[in-house]
Amino acid sequence: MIFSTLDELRAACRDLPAGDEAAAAEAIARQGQLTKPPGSLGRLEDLAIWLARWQGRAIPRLDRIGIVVFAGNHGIAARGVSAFPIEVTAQMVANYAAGGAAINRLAEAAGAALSVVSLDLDVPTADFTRAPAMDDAAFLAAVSAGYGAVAPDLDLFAVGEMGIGNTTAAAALCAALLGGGGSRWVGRGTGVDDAGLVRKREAVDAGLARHAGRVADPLAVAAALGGRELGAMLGATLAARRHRIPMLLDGFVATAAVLPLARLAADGLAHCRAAHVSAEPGHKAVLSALGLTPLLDLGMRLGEGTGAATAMLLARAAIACHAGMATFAEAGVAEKTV
Ligand SMILES: O=C(O)c1ccc[n+]([C@@H]2O[C@H](COP(=O)([O-])O)[C@@H](O)[C@H]2O)c1
Ligand SMILES: Cc1cc2nc[nH]c2cc1C
Repeated sequence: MIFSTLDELRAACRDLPAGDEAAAAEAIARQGQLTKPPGSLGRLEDLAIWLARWQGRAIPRLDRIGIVVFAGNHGIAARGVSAFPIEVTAQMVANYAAGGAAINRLAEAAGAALSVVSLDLDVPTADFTRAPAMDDAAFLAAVSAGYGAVAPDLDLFAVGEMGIGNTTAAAALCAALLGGGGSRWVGRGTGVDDAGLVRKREAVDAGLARHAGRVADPLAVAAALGGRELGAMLGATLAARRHRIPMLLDGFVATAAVLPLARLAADGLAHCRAAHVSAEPGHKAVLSALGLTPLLDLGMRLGEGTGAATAMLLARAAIACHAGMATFAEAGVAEKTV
């Protein structure tokens, strides 16, 4: 889908299908019949039921898992807010193509097909302390690219990102949409030193001051403070919902990117589970604001979809049990008596 106006995108964000409650109810019933004390597989049970709800299958399958990594460059990087130079974005895209990045290995381990979409890497967004990062047209092009990158028949999906400077953009988005200044939302990202951390906080605060007039509109905020890869992740998350594909959210940047969807529709992220909580401190805060409990807490802070890919292994564990275990009746095991 190509979005040509913010209003068109806003309408799509509010026109969302519900999950399949009949399939979820059947999955819940099946969980109760499997040879284990009820609830004893903990959140693996919830994962199986959630997959059933969004796939519309009482016994979900994981035959087609997709991960799309979006890459974008940021004008704000020129303010010394990252530990790495902006060239690393394109260099890492080449590394993805060559198969040498963490996400290549983790996607393979998860049995997921990986694709990478570069978004105008030669044209960084504007420095948001001076101008909107993107005009509406550039933002909508990124959202539309993300929407179009999602295969409609996936069983499970995740997005990842690569973009030097994007933890500053993500912090600015969180600050604008959830409140608190730069100090609440900035962290060390790729590993900036204390002076870098101060520059990040100042950049976020300057961006908030410059674009204060837009905070009432989550999409205008995403255009002014976000980035192309964040816009694309928003579009892809919206597409997944409209195709009813369950989705795992990755780290701080990926979660910040979908805040506008949560702001526009109360249940906008109902098809999502938080794969992990990143070591970037803002991630914990944004997950808590969204009421999401992460599946994993491994101290990861890489981005590029790696947390989501790792949690896909848990989805496989959940379905291995849900689809493959015997019921009490099948195994001739006596059920709970009291
Ligand atoms: O998503 C996260 O939790 C996360 C936390 C720290 C760093 N990153 C990755 O690091 C890059 C951004 O870091 P920085 O310091 O350049 O803003 C970008 O490519 C992200 O994928 C990602
Ligand atoms: C090397 C490197 C790899 C990354 N992957 C995601 N963000 C990244 C940032 C850097 C610097």
